Amino acid sequence: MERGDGESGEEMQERLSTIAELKLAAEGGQAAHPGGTKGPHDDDEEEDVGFEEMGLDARLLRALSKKGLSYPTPVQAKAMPLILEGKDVVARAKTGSGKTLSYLLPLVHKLLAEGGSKKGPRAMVLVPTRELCQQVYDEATSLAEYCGATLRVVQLATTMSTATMKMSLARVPDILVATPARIAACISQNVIQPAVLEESLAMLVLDEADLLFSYGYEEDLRSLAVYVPRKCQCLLMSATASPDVDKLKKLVLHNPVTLTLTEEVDGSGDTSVVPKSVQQFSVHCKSKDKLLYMLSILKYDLIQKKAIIFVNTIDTGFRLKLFLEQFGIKSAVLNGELPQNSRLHILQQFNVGLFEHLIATDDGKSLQPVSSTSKESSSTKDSEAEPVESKSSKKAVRDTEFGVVRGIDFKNVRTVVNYDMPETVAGYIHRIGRTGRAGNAGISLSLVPPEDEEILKQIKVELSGVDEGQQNNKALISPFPLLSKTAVESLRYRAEDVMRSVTKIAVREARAKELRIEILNSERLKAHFEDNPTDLELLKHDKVLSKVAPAAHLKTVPEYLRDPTTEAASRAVNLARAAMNLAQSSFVKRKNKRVRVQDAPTAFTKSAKRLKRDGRKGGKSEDGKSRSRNASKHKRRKR
Ligand SMILES: Nc1ncnc2c1ncn2[C@@H]1O[C@H](COP(=O)(O)OP(=O)(O)OP(=O)(O)O)[C@@H](O)[C@H]1O
Repeated sequence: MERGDGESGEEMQERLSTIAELKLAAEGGQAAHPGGTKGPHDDDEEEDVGFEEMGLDARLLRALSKKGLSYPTPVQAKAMPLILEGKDVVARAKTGSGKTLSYLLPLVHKLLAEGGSKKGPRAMVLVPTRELCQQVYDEATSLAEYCGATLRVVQLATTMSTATMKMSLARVPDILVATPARIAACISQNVIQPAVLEESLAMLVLDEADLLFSYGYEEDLRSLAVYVPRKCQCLLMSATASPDVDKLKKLVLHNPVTLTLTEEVDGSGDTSVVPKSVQQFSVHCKSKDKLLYMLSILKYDLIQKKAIIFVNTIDTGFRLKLFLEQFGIKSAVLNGELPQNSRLHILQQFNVGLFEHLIATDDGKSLQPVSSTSKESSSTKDSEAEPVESKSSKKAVRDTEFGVVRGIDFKNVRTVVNYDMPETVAGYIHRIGRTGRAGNAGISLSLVPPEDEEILKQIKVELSGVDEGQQNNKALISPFPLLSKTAVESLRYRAEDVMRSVTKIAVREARAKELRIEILNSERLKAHFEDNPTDLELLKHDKVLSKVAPAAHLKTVPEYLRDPTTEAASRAVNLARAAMNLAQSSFVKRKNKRVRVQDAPTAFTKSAKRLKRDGRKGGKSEDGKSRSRNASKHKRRKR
C-alpha cells in the first residue's frame, strides 16, 4: 500500500521502528553520569564515590553542585585523593575525561585550607598554548568565584610586555597560569624573583605534559626546574604517553604515583585512550576528490553538528571554506595567524553554537609552509588544485603558542572530520578527542587518500594494540557506511566546476582579507567584550569571503541528482541527532543517582547497519549492482 506522500506501509513501519530504536537508545541508556565511576567511561563494579566523600572543602562542594557536577570522573576519582594526600602524581587519561578539575579541585582545596599571607604564587599551572592558558584560567577563576573565595588567579599572556607582567603580578597571585616560556621570561627579567618562588611555590602542575617539549619549552622547563623547591608538590597530566613525559617526570617529580586510566573498548580487556563514546570512520578517496567528498557529506547532511574539520595548512582551510561557501555551506576558519582576541572569540562563538562548521588547523606546527614537512607535501602532491601555502602567509605573524587541538574543551562537538590526516597517532588522538567529551557521543570521520593509508594503518595498529591482520573485530576505524558512490558522483560535475573557480589567488585574497578584518576587529573586540561579555552577535566569523556571491542554484541539490540511499542515510542521521538532543536534555534522577541516557552512536550504527542490510536486500550498493526499492519508487515518481 502506498500512502499519499509516497511512503509504503512497510517503509513507514521501518521508519517508525528506526525512530523507536533511536528513542530507546535515547531513553534506555545505562546508568551513567559523565563523571561517575560507573559512567560511560567505565563498567567496573566499583562503588560510586561522590565528591562529598573525598573530604573537599564545603565551598568547593557547593561550587560543584552549582556547576551541576555530582560525581567525579574516573581520573578525578583516582587522582584527587592522592593529590589531596600530598603525593606527586603522573596521570594519563583519555581526552575529555576531566583532567583539569582533577588537579584544580585539590589545588583550590589546599589554597582555601592554608590561607595566610604569601610573597609569591602558591600554585602554578603550566600549559603549552595560550588557548589552554585562557581555558584553565577561566576554570580556576570560576571555581574561586563559585566558592566565594578571594583567591587571585592570574594568567600571563605571550603578548604581555615586561611592564604589564609586573603590573599583573604586583598583587601576588595565588594561582599563576602561563606557558613555560612566560615564566622563564619573568624569572630572567626578574619580574618573579627565584628566591620568592622557592619560598612560596607549593604546587606545580604541568598540564598536557606530553606536549610541553614538542612545543619547544624544554629549555624553559629546565631553567625553571632549578627553582622548584623540594617541598613543592608536582603533578603531570597528559592524554598520551610519550618519552617527553618520562623526561619531565625525572626533571620535576619526586617518587610520583603513576596513574594510567584508559578504557576497555570491546569488553575484551584491551584498553584504548580514545573514549568509547566516539565512533571512528574513514572514507577512502583520491586526494583531488577530497573537496567533492566533503561537499557530499555535508550536502547530504550525513554528519551530526557541530563539526570541527581539521586541515593541515591555512590555505587548505580557506580553500575549503571558499568552496563550501559556493554551495551555501557556511563555516568559520580558525588558525594561529589570527589575532588572539579573534581566536578566542571564534572559540567562544563556536562553543555557544553560533555556527556549526569550524575549519581548524591544529597547532603552531601547522603554520609551517606546506613543503616543510614531508607528510604535508605528500598529502597535496597528487592534487594539482591544492594550493601550497601562499606567500602572504610567510609575512603573517605566526603564533607558535597557538593550539586548538590540544586540550581545548569544545562544547557539544558531535563530529570531528580529518579533511587532512594528522601527521602522528598522538595528533589523531588529540584531534578526535575534541568530540565525545565528558561521556557525550561523537563521531570522527577521516578522509583518507592513498598516500595517507600508511598513517591510517599506524593509527589502527596503535589504537587496537594488534597488527593489522589480527584486527578483525577490533577494527576501531570502520568505513563510513552512509555515503554512497552514487551520491558523490551526483555532485561531481558541480563540484569540479566550483573547484576551478577557487584558485590560488582567490585563496590568498580571502586569507589576507580575513586577516585584515580580524586584526581591525581584534582591538575593537577586546574593548567591546570587556564591557559586554555576553554580546556574541557583534561579529560573525562564518561570514562569506568569496568575491563572487554564491549562485542560488548551488545551494540545494535538485531532486534529479539526489541519491535515494544516501538520502535515507541522511534521514537516519537526523533522527540520531534528534535522539542525541533528547539524550542530552534528559538527565534523570534514579535512586538518587544521576542517570544520563545513552547517547546515539549505538543508534547511529544500527541505522547504518539497517541501511547496509537494505542495500544488500535491494538497495543501491556502492558498486551500483543492485537497486533500492526507494530508487525504483523514486523513478516511478519521476515518471
Ligand atoms: N565530574 C564531572 N562530571 C561531568 N562533567 C565533567 C566532570 N569533570 C569535568 N567535566 C567536564 O568534562 C569536560 C572535559 O574536561 P577536561 O577539559 O578537563 O578534559 P581533559 O581530560 O583535560 O581533556 P583533554 O585531554 O582533551 O585536555 C569539560 O566540559 C568538563 O566541564
